[in-house]
Amino acid sequence: MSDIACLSKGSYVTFRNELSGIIEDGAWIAGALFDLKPFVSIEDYYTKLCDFLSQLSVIAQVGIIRCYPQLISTDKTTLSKESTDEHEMRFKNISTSSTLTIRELNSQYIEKFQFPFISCVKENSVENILELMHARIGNTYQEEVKMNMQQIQRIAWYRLVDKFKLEAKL
Ligand SMILES: NC(=O)N[C@H]1NC(=O)NC1=O
Repeated sequence: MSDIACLSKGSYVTFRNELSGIIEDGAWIAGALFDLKPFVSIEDYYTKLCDFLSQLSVIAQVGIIRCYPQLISTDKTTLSKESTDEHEMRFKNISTSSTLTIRELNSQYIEKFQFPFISCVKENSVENILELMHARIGNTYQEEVKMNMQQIQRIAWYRLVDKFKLEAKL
């Protein structure tokens, strides 16, 4: 496994392919970040990725948010390799009643915002996720774009850590 500093010295295609899963459907994001080389560490890549994401227009951010699968979706075809692992880790022992409540809250949330509710499942228990869903559904559109983008950044951090086998510190 190459580290980020090595990837940074290699070809565009390898770089984009290796980092395309850090953000869902994120090959274009990795491709854009290639121009911000060199990356000396994962923290360096993460900081530049977060800056890049926060500078995007709201419409582009919403486009990214819509690439994420719903939590405990009945449609498994929407799950990438990364999100499949995350879902399995968090939801393998979930009760039927929590599953049904999360699915019902997902529907209400999507109806209101027209994009999925996102929470970094590596940082949130099922109980937390339920609380967050109840609370966040009352937020405004702008607040939820912001919340989802923050969660996407957290998810990206854990994906980088998993990929490059670091300890999660940030
Ligand atoms: N909807 C949503 O939060 N999806 C995700 N969360 C996470 O940690 N991985 C995902 O794919």
